[in-house]
Amino acid sequence: MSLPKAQFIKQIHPNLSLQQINEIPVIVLDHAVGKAMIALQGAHLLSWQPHFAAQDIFWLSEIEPFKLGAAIRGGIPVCYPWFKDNGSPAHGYARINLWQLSQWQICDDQVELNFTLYDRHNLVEAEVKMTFSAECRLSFTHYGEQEAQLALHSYFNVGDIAETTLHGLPKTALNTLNNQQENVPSPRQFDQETDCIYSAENPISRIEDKAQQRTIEIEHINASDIVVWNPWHKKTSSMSQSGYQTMLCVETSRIRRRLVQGESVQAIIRLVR
Ligand SMILES: O=P(O)(O)OC[C@H]1O[C@H](O)[C@H](O)[C@@H](O)[C@@H]1O
Repeated sequence: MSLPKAQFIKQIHPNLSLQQINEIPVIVLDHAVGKAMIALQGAHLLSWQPHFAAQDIFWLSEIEPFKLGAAIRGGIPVCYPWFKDNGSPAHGYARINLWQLSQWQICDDQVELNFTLYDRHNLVEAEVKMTFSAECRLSFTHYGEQEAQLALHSYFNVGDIAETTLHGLPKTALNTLNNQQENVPSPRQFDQETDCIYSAENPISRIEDKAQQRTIEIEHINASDIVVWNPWHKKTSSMSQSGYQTMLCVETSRIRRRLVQGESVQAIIRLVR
């Protein structure tokens, strides 16, 4: 997967720069631990490639137009303060609003970047802390007054969805395509459109990617739900007809148990081989 071309704007630190992809400002990390790109719209991690990895951990649509105010297809969109059409715009406004890089800390073996979303009173509404080392930790904190939903809507890069197996999920899930609680196989493979909400009772999911000979592990901390999504042939904005073949969304979520003020949720993402 080749990353979109970015235009250099400003150096923040020898390992950190501000760049621009079409209309979207992005923070670019180039460090011994690996390379990452984060859009300030949405505090949206677009790409993370640890130094030892042959491929990016995340899938990013090769036809993404990078327009301000439009959700970006790939990486980790932060869906907040609601999921899906529980409000408008779909999946909340956090993913289409500009966040601020409020703090950074760069050491030899770890980089920490903090992004903050402010409300119309200039009060902090949410914070995303990203830590890059051999693994990537994304920690979300909800500071708003109202209860909120969240999905860290991670698009993982797989060599071939037909040769991908997802391990660690329960054997029942809410199939949102027909709104039925169903028995589903676990481990699970994919050969059609899939949109399921699982209970996050087991905090570890593993994506076994046979084509790229690697396994991605996702640790879901303080999640209530895990969403698994692949649109298959269903027409999806900013996704090519073949896009579904190399991605799988496994989303660390708080849908059925809402977040209260001050609560945090984490996704820890690592390659296990
Ligand atoms: O197209 P988006 O608004 O980015 O949503 C993409 C997908 O997100 C989640 O995975 C939902 O479960 C799906 O129903 C939805 O289609």
